Amino acid sequence: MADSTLTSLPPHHPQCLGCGPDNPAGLHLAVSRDGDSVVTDVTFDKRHRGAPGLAHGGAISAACDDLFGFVLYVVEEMAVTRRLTVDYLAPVPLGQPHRITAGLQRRHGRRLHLEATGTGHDGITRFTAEALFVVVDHHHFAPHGLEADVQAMFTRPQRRDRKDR
Ligand SMILES: CCCCCCCCCCCCCC(=O)SCCNC(=O)CCNC(=O)[C@H](O)C(C)(C)COP(=O)(O)OP(=O)(O)OC[C@H]1O[C@@H](n2cnc3c(N)ncnc32)[C@H](O)[C@@H]1OP(=O)(O)O
Repeated sequence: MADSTLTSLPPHHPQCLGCGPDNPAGLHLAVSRDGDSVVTDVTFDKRHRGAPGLAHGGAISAACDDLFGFVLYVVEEMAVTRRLTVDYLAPVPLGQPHRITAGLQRRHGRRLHLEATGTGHDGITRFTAEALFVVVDHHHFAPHGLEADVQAMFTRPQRRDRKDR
């Protein structure tokens, strides 16, 4: 991603399915902040195949869900997906970069309503997504993960240059 106005954001954690650099089965999303929006350029490959030559809908959904998880750096609160809806507007070919942009559409109490759009470098929007995230605190994660990993998610900087990782 070459855009000079973008600020790189750190992955949720190294093994995250969407953005973790150490997850061999992951999408390895590199995400940046652009004002109140977050963006990633994803290129689905043969590991994400659905129909021949095309990305699996679940992989597309995972990319959107994880990118929504980066809007939390903008909101500066922890939240989890309660509902996720994807509109698959056109087949997504493997090997072609698509830029997904996501942001907060509105907030009511603990409910965050989020929206995303996925557009190929050819200018064709091939999918959009909407999600309801619900704000939670660290007690949501504490019974399931290592205490240190959970704490790290809550204490890491909201912004960080990729070169600092
Ligand atoms: C700080 C920055 C950190 C960045 C790092 C991020 C790391 C994260 C990684 C991200 C990775 C990617 C992301 C992932 O993969 S997240 C992983 C996948 N998601 C989950 O595992 C979540 C599982 N679900 C739950 O744990 C609970 O259901 C939650 C916690 C979500 C809510 O259970 P809880 O018992 O607490 O709350 P509630 O049921 O009383 O409801 C709460 C509010 O929501 C309203 N409501 C409920 N349903 C609906 C509905 N259908 N339409 C409209 N509204 C609805 C409801 O009226 C209420 O509103 P209000 O009365 O309060 O106004």
